[in-house]
Amino acid sequence: MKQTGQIIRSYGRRFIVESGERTYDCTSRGKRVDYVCGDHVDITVLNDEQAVIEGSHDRHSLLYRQDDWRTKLIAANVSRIFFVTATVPSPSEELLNRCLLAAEAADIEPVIVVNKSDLPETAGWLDKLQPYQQLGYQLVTISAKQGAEALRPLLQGHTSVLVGQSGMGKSTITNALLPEAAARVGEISEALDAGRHTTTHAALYHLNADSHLIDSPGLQEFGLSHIGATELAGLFPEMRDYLGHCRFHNCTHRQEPDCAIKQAGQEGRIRPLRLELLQKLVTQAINAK
Ligand SMILES: Nc1nc2c(ncn2[C@@H]2O[C@H](COP(=O)(O)OP(=O)(O)OP(=O)(O)O)[C@@H](O)[C@H]2O)c(=O)[nH]1
Ligand SMILES: [Zn+2]
Repeated sequence: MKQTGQIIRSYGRRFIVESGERTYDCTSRGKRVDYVCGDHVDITVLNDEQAVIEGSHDRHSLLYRQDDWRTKLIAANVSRIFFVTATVPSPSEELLNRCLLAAEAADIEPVIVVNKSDLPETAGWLDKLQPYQQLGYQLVTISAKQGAEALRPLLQGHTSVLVGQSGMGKSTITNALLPEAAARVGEISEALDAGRHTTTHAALYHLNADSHLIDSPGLQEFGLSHIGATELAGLFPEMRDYLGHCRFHNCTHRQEPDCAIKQAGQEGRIRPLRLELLQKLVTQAINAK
């Protein structure tokens, strides 16, 4: 029997697909495994518990990371990315920047979540993040241990994904937001993880009829090899006004004379940290060719 459904868990080559009131344990037809949580798929139902994924529907969006060796899909069909950060464990500002760039490239609105606001070190981290608010990115401060209600209005009407380093509190946020019925699903998947506390697979939960949340495994790196050298500068909101104003139309914003972006950097209109990241990524993208 053929049906459509949505992937709500992905465990490497195994997927849980929700179709109507039921969920099915699925493998994919052939060798194809490039499916991800959030994908809408066609399935052939084998019995009450099992089905085979035949193919996926066009995605509205796809968030993924890519290094020189492989592509890692994070979530499909999301309209918001919540980058979860906290002062413990030690946060990486570069990872935040890379995630913001990936969000811009995928045309998905990012929101920065500063979790663990109960920890005294949070004030210093918030100071460091202020420039990102000035760039126009939304920032919300919460203590998920006490609750995550401040996120609810931002989640309403969206399919959202939580990304961030391991231990920043993504799962704690998910549990704080879930209605009781959905939280029980979380317990089942925890049992599948054989008691491990860290999230090993992405999981989609329904907050209400119009709002859905994907919790994803913690990441330490965010490869951006999928973004071409010429596309990079346009992903930095503060650089967009200068595009097309360099002396050379194919300026890489590194060594060239009369570079409008470097000029803006010298005049303090672009932060050194962001300009250096652009230059590093452009160099990597050119060398990878
Ligand atoms: N102090 C404090 N600790 C928190 C808060 N939120 C979460 N934690 C703790 O941070 C640790 C990691 O939380 P998780 O929710 O498992 O983090 P995660 O981001 O899902 O981690 P991974 O699954 O490894 O990606 C746990 O010990 C939580 O209890 C908070 O608001 N304040
Ligand atoms: Zn330039």
